[in-house]
Amino acid sequence: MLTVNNISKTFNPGTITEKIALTNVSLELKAGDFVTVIGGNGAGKSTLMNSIAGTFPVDNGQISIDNNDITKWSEHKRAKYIGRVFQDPMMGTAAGMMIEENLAIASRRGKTLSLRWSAPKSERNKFRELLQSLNLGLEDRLESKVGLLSGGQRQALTLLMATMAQPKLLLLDEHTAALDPKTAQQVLNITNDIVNKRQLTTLMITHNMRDALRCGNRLIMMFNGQIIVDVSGDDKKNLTVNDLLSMFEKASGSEMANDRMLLG
Ligand SMILES: Nc1ncnc2c1ncn2[C@@H]1O[C@H](COP(=O)(O)OP(=O)(O)OP(=O)(O)O)[C@@H](O)[C@H]1O
Repeated sequence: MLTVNNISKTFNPGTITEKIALTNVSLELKAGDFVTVIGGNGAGKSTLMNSIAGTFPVDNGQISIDNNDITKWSEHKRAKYIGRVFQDPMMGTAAGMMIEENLAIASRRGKTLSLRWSAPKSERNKFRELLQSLNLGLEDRLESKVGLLSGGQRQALTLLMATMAQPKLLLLDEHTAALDPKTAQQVLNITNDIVNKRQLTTLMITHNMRDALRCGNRLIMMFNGQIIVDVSGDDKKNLTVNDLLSMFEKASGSEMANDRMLLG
């Protein structure tokens, strides 16, 4: 499904701020894989995700989705295949627009709505049904402005919007990190529900090791711009946080020094 073949990325090459962020990273995802990504600060997690989404070009290597080489595609073109949710609940939705307008835009994949747009009844019913599945009471607030929603409600809505048109790949970049612990768990449960029900191929960065263990069928750990651990299936199911810590120490030759991860 997704093939990342030997990609590297160095920021500001040849300057004093040069930073090697990814070194020859390869990764193959099968359709329906739900992969959690963990690693310390600056390990290269977001750079890997940004490279796949096309936020910037990679220095070498190829990226393909369903055997289409997308390495040279713009971010905009890749968005047809990729749904994405960021850490910031303010991104991904339009605050000044109503819930139903946001959903209508998502269901049309970015095409603009006419000024006098209003949702046909059938579409409204579909939106109501979708919102009901979140279990946050949003189905009765179709005409509320999104800016009035809580961070958790907004992330759940963003998730719904990012997955509405059945993307080939879903990228979640610490999408629960800015939420309080209870809301974060609620949004994570919704994530699990949507991904599992719809069999979405998903990459999810998290700093919370327990969440990384609880979600998905596969886990990768990054360090110094490389993937140092890759576990799946029963091997992943049986892992504990302590196992992860010792795997990190063994593979990286250093101790885990990321408070956010340890405390998560
Ligand atoms: N746009 C950029 N310009 C310059 N350096 C960058 C840029 N983006 C990332 N980096 C650097 O590349 C390295 C990898 O960063 P990246 O954001 O991928 O790490 P991460 O694993 O997501 O870390 P964190 O958990 O702290 O978000 C870091 O040293 C970072 O400072």
